[in-house]
Amino acid sequence: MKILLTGCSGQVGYELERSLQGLGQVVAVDRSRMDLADLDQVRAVIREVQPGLIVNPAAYTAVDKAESEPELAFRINAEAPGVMAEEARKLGAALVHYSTDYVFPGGDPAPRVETDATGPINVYGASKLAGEQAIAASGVRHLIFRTSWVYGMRGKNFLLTMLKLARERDELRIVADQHGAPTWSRTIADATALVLAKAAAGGADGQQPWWEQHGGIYHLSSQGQTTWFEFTQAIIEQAGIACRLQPITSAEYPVPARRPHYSVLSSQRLVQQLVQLPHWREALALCMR
Ligand SMILES: NC(=O)C1=CN([C@@H]2O[C@H](COP(=O)(O)OP(=O)(O)OC[C@H]3O[C@@H](n4cnc5c(N)ncnc54)[C@H](OP(=O)(O)O)[C@@H]3O)[C@@H](O)[C@H]2O)C=CC1
Ligand SMILES: Cc1cn([C@H]2C[C@H](O)[C@@H](COP(=O)(O)OP(=O)(O)O[C@H]3O[C@@H](C)C(=O)[C@@H](O)[C@H]3O)O2)c(=O)[nH]c1=O
Repeated sequence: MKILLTGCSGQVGYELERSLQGLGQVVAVDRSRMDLADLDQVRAVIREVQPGLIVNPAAYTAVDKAESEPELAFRINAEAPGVMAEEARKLGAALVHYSTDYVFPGGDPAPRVETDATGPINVYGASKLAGEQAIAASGVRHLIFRTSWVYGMRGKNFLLTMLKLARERDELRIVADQHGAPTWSRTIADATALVLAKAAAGGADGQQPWWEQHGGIYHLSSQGQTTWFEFTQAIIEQAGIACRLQPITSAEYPVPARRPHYSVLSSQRLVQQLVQLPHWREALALCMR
């Protein structure tokens, strides 16, 4: 099977290029080959590659910047996945896509399940929700993995930002009133590959029964929950850096985009049906090792 992988220079895309190898011929494209802001180019590349599966971790992920570039964020996060879905359906291909805990408003402090009401409070979250909806409306066979607080040892992420700042400064002020689950990019890629291996094994003739049974939205986050403050404590402790940390409120850290106060995802549907997921502390230790 030919797999078209987008965003291969991103955190999750980089890991997916490795994790997907056993499943077929991976055609990995970055922005230079397929710019998601150019919908004609997205269409043309899919028609040229003729994949049996599209895996789309590419996204507009600059949460604060999205507030002043809503049109671009929606083109990349909503319209482009919609085009991918439409093209995949025409080819009889399946689509794997990624979304975010920021589709939830984050008021009620209970882990969110897939069927809970969404209600994004920033442009990025709204654009990602619109992407989910475009895919579902297309009728393509699909999996949408909502994940959260992604980090890894490459790319732009909270872990690397904190390691850098903690080495440069004596004290860091970190918000302690936002709750979520940090998730290693490799956990997401490996879980995706395991699920797709099950999909490939699941259908005698081309997986239709498997996708009918298992397709749709899954939450895919590390187990457990924490705050950005506590996550930073764990990071600098693992790294052996001596830096004072001061817990602050979101109001004390003014930024353009509002963030949910509570966006912990319950991944029980995925864990019960398809694949195990580590606790965030366990994954962080492995990643930093
Ligand atoms: N990062 C996080 O904390 C979270 C991410 N997610 C979701 O998970 C998925 C993967 O995220 P992650 O790997 O962390 O994101 P990254 O920001 O690390 O990577 C995003 C990728 O998308 C590419 N990209 C951005 N704009 C375009 C464009 N116009 N055309 C083509 N490619 C483009 C980037 O390319 P380039 O390098 O050229 O910019 C990069 O390769 C996304 O769907 C994201 O919304 C969900 C929850 C948390
Ligand atoms: C750098 C820094 C940030 N913060 C705060 C700001 C913010 O509230 C919180 C998180 O910071 P960031 O801006 O790095 O994280 P943010 O961009 O909000 O991360 C989100 O990205 C998107 C793509 C997602 O989908 C989400 O799941 C989530 O991972 O930490 C501090 O309190 N102190 C600091 O020194």
